[in-house]
Amino acid sequence: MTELLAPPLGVLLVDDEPAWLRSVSLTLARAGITNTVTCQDGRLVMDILAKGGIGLVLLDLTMPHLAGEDLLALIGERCPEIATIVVSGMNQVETAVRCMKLGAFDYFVKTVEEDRLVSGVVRALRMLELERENRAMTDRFVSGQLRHPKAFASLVTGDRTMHAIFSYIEAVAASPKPLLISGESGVGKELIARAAHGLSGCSGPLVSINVAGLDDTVFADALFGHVRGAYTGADQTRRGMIEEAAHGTLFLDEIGDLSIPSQVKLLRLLQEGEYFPLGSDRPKRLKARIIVATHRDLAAREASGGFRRDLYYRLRTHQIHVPPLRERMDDVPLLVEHFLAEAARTLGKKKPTPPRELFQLLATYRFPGNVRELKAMIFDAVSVHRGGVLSLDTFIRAIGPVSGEALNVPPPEKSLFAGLDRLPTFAEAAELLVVEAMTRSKGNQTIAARLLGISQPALSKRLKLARQ
Ligand SMILES: Nc1ncnc2c1ncn2[C@@H]1O[C@H](COP(=O)(O)OP(=O)(O)OP(=O)(O)O)[C@@H](O)[C@H]1O
Repeated sequence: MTELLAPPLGVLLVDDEPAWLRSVSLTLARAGITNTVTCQDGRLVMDILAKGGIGLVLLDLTMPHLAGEDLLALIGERCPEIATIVVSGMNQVETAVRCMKLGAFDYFVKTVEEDRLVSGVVRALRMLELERENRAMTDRFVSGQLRHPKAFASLVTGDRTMHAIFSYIEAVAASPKPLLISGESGVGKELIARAAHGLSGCSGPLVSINVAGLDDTVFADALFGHVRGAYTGADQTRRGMIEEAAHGTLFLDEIGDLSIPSQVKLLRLLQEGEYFPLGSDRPKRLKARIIVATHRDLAAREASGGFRRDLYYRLRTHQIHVPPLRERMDDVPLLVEHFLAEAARTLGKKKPTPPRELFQLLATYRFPGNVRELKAMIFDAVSVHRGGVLSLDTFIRAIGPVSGEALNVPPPEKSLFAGLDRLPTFAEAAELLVVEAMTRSKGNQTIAARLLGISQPALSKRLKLARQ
């Protein structure tokens, strides 16, 4: 399958022989490369290139007015981002070497087979596509600015890693290749897939399917559709999701849970760009961009044989990993404000004021369910809220009994007692723990008590005793 660039770069064919121009245009068009422009006069080439849109020039060497080699040098000097393939009537090694030294991307003699010329053109276009993508990404990273911040409006974050992800998505949004989004459950992978779809410039819809637990037949039926009579009970023709997503995006969620037989089908679809609806022998073309997401470590699944290597490498052409919420805790206050407003709007209530202790409490939590868990906590708290300052109780209940695992406190690098000359007594250790918990909770007894795994009255009693 010839994968075209989106939007495709133009190819300029330069030769004084109209018959050659016609024949090469047709050959390229048959291979799906239709964005060609022809020129019979070498003197006009630089003006055409100055107008933009051309990525590749196919240049004849022997032309009147301006020699091909001079033109090749001129293109290299003034338009270094444009690739030139020389197509010459002369089969001379010295000429080929001279042209390559002048910067030609490739050199063909005119008698070359059509297939080889087409592969040369496709190779050059792919290289240009990669360069263009790389340049766009570098520009975006260097400037640190998003060109389309509105596309990410539903994602609330002030985190640098998240902003780098947004830049990357902008850079690869128009690519026809798959995008793999990984990250724990609830980090916002689906929102990111929607943003990527919004930026792709595709006119079609985003069609989502969760493929976890689908047996192979159901997967094939859902994606490829079927014709009437394909199997018992198939009394209507059904369009598959690939067709529904035509000119848009097909989003396959939980791809790490796809069965091996379904992985084979997906791989074939990506390799061939075609599929057969169940019961049909007429192939249909894949016209949708594929985005996949998983909360699993796909590299580890591939290494353990649970995921096909060839499919994994195809899917991860573009890839991003969304960090868990506990690695971007500065986002918590922003998200709390956002969800408080959203919950109040949805529930028809006045937006409650969060107590100061709420942020201290949340800062001690690891959020195994990530943003989804925080959102649910806030919606629950706002639902039971009766006015004034929001109560901490629903949050304390949601977080549940704390264990060392759930607390968002960095583990000690070495032994706790490494710096001490002697081991403290129980009473001394208890006192040290109380002081440490009060420091970490910034003096809040409710949170300190949770950190210590005791009740707040028990802590209060210890503090009183310590003061005596
Ligand atoms: N940065 C964010 N800003 C606002 N809302 C967010 C953000 N991240 C996630 N959410 C919300 O959290 C919930 C979970 O997000 P989403 O479904 O995109 O996560 P996911 O990573 O795809 O989860 P899963 O792996 O379980 O499918 C959604 O309600 C989403 O709107």
